[in-house]
This record gives sequence, C-alpha cells and structure tokens, in this order.
Amino acid sequence: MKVTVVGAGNVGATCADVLAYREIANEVVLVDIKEGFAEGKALDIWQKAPINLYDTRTVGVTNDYSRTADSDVVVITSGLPRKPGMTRDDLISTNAGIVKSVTENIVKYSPNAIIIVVSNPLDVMTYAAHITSKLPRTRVMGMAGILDTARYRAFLAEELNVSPKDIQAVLMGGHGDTMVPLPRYTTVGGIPVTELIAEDKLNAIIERTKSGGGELVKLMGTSAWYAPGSAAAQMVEAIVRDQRRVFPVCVKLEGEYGIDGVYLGVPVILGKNGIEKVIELQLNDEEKQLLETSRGHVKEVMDALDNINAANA
Ligand SMILES: NC(=O)C1=CN([C@@H]2O[C@H](COP(=O)(O)OP(=O)(O)OC[C@H]3O[C@@H](n4cnc5c(N)ncnc54)[C@H](O)[C@@H]3O)[C@@H](O)[C@H]2O)C=CC1
Ligand SMILES: O=C([O-])CC(=O)C(=O)O
Repeated sequence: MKVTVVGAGNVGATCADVLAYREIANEVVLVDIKEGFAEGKALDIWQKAPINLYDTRTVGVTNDYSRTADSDVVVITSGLPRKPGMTRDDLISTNAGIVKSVTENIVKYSPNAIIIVVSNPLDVMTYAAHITSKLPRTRVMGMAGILDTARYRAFLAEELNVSPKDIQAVLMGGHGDTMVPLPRYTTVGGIPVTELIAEDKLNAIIERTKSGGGELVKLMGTSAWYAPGSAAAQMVEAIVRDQRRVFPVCVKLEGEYGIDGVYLGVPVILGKNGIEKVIELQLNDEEKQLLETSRGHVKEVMDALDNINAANA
C-alpha cells in the first residue's frame, strides 16, 4: 500500500511517522512546497527505521506529484495552522486555495485514491477537496471526530482515574465550538458514563473538549500535532487494512439526519472503499437542536467558500 501525506509540517510529519513505525503502508510519500523540507523529514523518519525496527519506505519530495502516483490513500495536511486569537474559520481564504491546488494534483496522479482532509477549517476544506476532486463522497472525508473524541476520552480518563482504553465515545457535528457531544453514547468499560460522574463535571469536560484545539493553541502558539497526526493515521489504517472501524468522520451528508449537502462529522464505518456506511443514530430533541446549530454554522462557512470561489472564477 502506498500513502501520500501532503504537508510535511507538524501534523503531516507526525502522521507519516506513525504510518511508518506502525507499518501501516509499504511506502509513504511526504510532499511539501518548501524546498527540501519533506525530503528532510522523510529521511529522518527513514533513519529511525533501524532503531525502531520497521521497513516502511519513506520518501520526501518538493511539489513533485509524479512521485505520489497511484497512491491508495492521500492525507492533506497542507495549509496554515491558527495562531492564538484566531478561529479555524479565519484560515479559510489561504487554505482553500492550497487545498484546491493540492487536490487537483492528487487526482491527476492518483485517480483511485481515498482522500483524508486535515487542513482547517476542516469541514469546509473537506467540501473544497470533494468538489475539486469530483470523487464520490465515500472517498473524500475529513479527520476531526477521532481527535475530538480522543480529547473527550482523555479528559474523562483523567477525571475518573481509569485507562483511556476503556472509554468509548462518539461526538458529532462540525469541528469547532458547535461540535455535538453525546454523553448518552459514552461508556467506561461498558458502563454508561453518567453512572460514574456528576453532571456538572461531565458538562465541564464537554466544554473543555469543545475548545480543546484552542487550549493547545494558547499553550503552544500554534495548533496540536501528535493527536491529530495519529488520528489521521488511524483512519488510513482502517482503510488500508479494511478494518471496518466505527469512527466519527466528516462526510457530505445526503439526507442522513435530515441534512442534505452539508459536510459534518457523523459516525461511519471505515473500510477499504472509504466510507462504507454512514450510521444514523436516533437523536433526541436536544441533540437534534445542537446538530442543527452545527449544520447552520458549517453551511455559513461553506457559503463563504462559494463566495471566494466565485470571486476567483
Ligand atoms: N482537522 C484537525 O483536527 C486538525 C487540523 N489541523 C490543521 O492542519 C493544518 C496543518 O497544521 P500543521 O501541520 O500544524 O501546520 P504546519 O505549518 O506545521 O505545516 C503545514 C505545512 O504545509 C505546507 N504547505 C503549505 N502550502 C502547501 C502546498 N501548496 N503544498 C504542499 N505543502 C504546503 C507548509 O510548507 C507546511 O510545511 C492546519 O490547517 C491546521 O489548522 C491541525 C490540527 C488538527
Ligand atoms: O485548533 C486548531 O486550530 C487545530 C485543530 O483543529 C485542533 O487541534 O483541533
């Protein structure tokens, strides 16, 4: 299996590293626009192979998409990360152009690839990649839900003093403050979380999760990469190993949850064809309302992208 990661910055290099050391692909091609940057990162990861004992070949290139030809999966991480004081939506004008041109190059050389978008604002960059690629929605998706859920699970594990491995959860909606937590579907070793934690503590964890990305931006001056890079690699693994994992993934909704044409995080089954199935949960009225708010926000940013594209046409 061949996997390309576009953007050799913090998230892209972390993703490539996880793909290599866990031998998720035979070959990982790292692409960046900055001369020599991807080559250097790929060489460094390759030189770690004899120490950490893996044989995934890692190769770096500067903007040479011919080297990415026939990739099975492509992860797009290219684009600006936010700085303190910015929202993810503030990145739209710069990142839309980057995601569009990268996607054009990807489909030119790997028409059968499955594309995983990571660049922000995530839901709308998934939209950008989807309309540019013209691929079926099952093959263009965004990574955010695994990360948001992981933050929620990590905070719960800390609060309950249990292993994060035993916490199962799902979050839905856009990647941002309007994400939709689903405590009803959160369990700790099979036990509903509501039996183990006071409501106010759970609510505080949900609020912290919603601004989990911003918490890290404030601490580091740029956004996170270890968990995001690993989350993208986990999606690649589910696809290349046809694991049929159940993850929250951003996809174009086509009638599911009563929503049509908006890109939102929902639980899906991920396997060799990409999105094998969108799972429709029976949401209660409060959850439906939260999802509607999230839909409205993402749609506004999608409209902003349409305006940018119209102005550039
Ligand atoms: N979906 C999610 O949950 C997350 C999304 N992100 C987003 O991922 C993106 C990358 O974040 P970082 O890796 O921290 O940024 P970074 O600045 O470390 O790396 C981005 C890389 O993209 C490269 N690049 C820019 N234009 C390019 C082009 N046209 N072709 C190829 N490479 C290009 C840059 O040279 C740079 O090396 C940001 O937009 C960030 O907001 C970050 C974390 C989580
Ligand atoms: O917060 C950011 O800008 C990056 C991101 O999406 C995250 O870490 O959740």
